[in-house]
Amino acid sequence: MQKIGILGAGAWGTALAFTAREAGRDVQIWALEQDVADALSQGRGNPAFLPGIDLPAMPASSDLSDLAGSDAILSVVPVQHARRVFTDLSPHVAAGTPIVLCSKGIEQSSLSLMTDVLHETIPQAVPAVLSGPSFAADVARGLPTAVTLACADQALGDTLMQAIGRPTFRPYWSNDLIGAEVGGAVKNVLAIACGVVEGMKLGKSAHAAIIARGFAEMTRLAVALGGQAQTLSGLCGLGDLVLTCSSVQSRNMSFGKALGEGQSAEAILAERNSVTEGVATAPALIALAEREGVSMPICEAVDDTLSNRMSLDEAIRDLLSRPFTQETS
Ligand SMILES: NC(=O)c1ccc[n+]([C@@H]2O[C@H](COP(=O)([O-])OP(=O)(O)OC[C@H]3O[C@@H](n4cnc5c(N)ncnc54)[C@H](O)[C@@H]3O)[C@@H](O)[C@H]2O)c1
Ligand SMILES: O=P(O)(O)OC[C@H](O)CO
Repeated sequence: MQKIGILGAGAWGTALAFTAREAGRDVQIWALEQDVADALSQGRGNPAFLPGIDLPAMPASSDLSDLAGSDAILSVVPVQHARRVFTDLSPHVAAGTPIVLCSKGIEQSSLSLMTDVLHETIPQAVPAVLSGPSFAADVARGLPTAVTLACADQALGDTLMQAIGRPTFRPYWSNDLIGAEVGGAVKNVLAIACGVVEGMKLGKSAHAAIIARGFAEMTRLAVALGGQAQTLSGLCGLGDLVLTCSSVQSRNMSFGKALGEGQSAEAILAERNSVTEGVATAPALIALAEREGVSMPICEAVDDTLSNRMSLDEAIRDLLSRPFTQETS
């Protein structure tokens, strides 16, 4: 497995391209924006989405057909745009090509996870999921990182791990794609809640409570959808929840913090060219949880406030008024 296609050249696609290149692979990047492709291929890094990080020149274009012949493709397109890009990419994907889904979220229009979107648009691909605690800037600087790499077939998992892993980028194989996807999608919504706690100065105890009770919400949903609870205890669940809820380096956490400090969602998003996946995923997550009969009160509080059904104060009051119950329920 030598030629790795990278679908999407935001911060994460760029960092993954860099680490795959450092692992000895030939990378080919697809960028939506021609100026991003030009900068990457001319060795000027990615000033639009990953500013301040020097990178070697990497082949990049805005032509999806340049990904034809890839031995595997890492998909790093924001979730709400993935269906359209996959549809356009499909004619260039050979049967049996692994597509590793590296985006984190749930599609609003269908309540689908990315594996379902992939199956509907590029059915000839073999799905895999890469998820876990990993800030793009850390990976692009070569700092140590570990992630979950989920796919059904362990031999393919081994091949993918050998292809993109290196001492400072350490994939761990799992056969649980659903668990890996749910962990990545839900942690973004919970990070918004943790940001609100920080912005409103509700204290570190409340912060820890959100992480632990949020972890219970994430696990319940994953199990309801057919995932394994054990997967959520790993890098793609608890690991990513801890990272994303710990640092305003996270777009989701910093978004929540700004909300808690009194800014409007619209104003915060208007200042960003980067994606804050938890905002679009929150309503899809709650609709999915309702469909599955899964209780997710913290995520629901985030959705209620983002949808302007409740103020932050009302959502917090509701959470604190819930009946006392046993911890494992
Ligand atoms: N940045 C990270 O640290 C990180 C780490 C792990 C996972 N992720 C996940 O990777 C995914 C991509 O995030 P990112 O941080 O690389 O993006 P980013 O915020 O750096 O950049 C935004 C991306 O959105 C793309 N985009 C905007 N409009 C589009 C459209 N209409 N069609 C297709 N693409 C469009 C841009 O081309 C750009 O690549 C997200 O799901 C995110 O959760 C990010
Ligand atoms: O900046 P965020 O909130 O999108 O988080 C980035 C990664 O998902 C952290 O693992």
